[in-house]
Amino acid sequence: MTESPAVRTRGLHKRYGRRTALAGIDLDIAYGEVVALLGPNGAGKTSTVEILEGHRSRDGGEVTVLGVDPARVGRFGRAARDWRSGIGIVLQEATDLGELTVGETVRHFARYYPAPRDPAEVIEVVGLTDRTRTRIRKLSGGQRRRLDVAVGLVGDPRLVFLDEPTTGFDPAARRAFWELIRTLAGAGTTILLTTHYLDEAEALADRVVVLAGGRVVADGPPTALAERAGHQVTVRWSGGERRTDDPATVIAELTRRFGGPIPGLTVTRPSLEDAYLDLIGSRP
Ligand SMILES: Nc1ncnc2c1ncn2[C@@H]1O[C@H](COP(=O)(O)OP(=O)(O)OP(=O)(O)O)[C@@H](O)[C@H]1O
Repeated sequence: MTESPAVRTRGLHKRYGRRTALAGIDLDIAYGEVVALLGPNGAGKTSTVEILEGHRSRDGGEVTVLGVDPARVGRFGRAARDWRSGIGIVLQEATDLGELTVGETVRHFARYYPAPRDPAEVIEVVGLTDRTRTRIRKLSGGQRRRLDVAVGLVGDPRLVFLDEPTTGFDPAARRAFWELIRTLAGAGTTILLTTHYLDEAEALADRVVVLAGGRVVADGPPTALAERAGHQVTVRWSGGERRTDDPATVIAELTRRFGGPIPGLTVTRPSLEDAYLDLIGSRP
């Protein structure tokens, strides 16, 4: 028998008063997949993720997460505890027990889980071993986010939700964080991340799901989505640019025009960002 997916929704609906926030979301996430949920402000990302986490009710449709309907699992009792222990939630700036140290914090959260990972090992995975005895209020923003991830991982979840994990990071911290996510993915953890950064989705995700206006407007590997922007490449040089299906001819023409090397020449394929802007632009 094949295992059901880690996440499955069919026709997921959510309304706030008269406003429809989710107008029928179908989403599958297989075990081991890393999926990025993208979309402009108000597209429905947070609503979707919070329904999957069991933190928000829905108005229609089917949902299973780790084989269980989050709306039926309840808050207390063994079934709820078992289900929750399979899920790691990494919220923005969630972990703020300022006077505790990194080690104390991770050990504190470990006690909530039936079969936690070794806190010291989790601290090592997120690269905070040399900060184990540091108080949280003395950590940098990037180190705090790593601690948030450690808290999300200490229960040894099969599925991790990451909400805009690198917002506010400097470029080096982002790269380091991406490496951490790749390590988790490499170990088989299923990950759903929301992000506003296209390069982040491209760097980390096996699949990108784009929401706009409460619907899925695209779902596929980043490269496949980028190709939807068309096959034209952009040839740029100092003083101009042209989109073309035939860059060789354009470059030959420019070489003749400049009588030699073309200043500032670049040739770029359509990016995920081009496709994304196309998708959300055409469906405001
Ligand atoms: N608690 C709420 N009460 C009323 N309306 C809400 C509530 N939460 C969300 N909405 C509305 O539902 C729609 C979807 O919001 P949601 O927060 O899910 O979008 P999002 O994609 O996460 O946006 P962002 O990128 O800004 O975080 C928006 O129109 C929003 O205004």
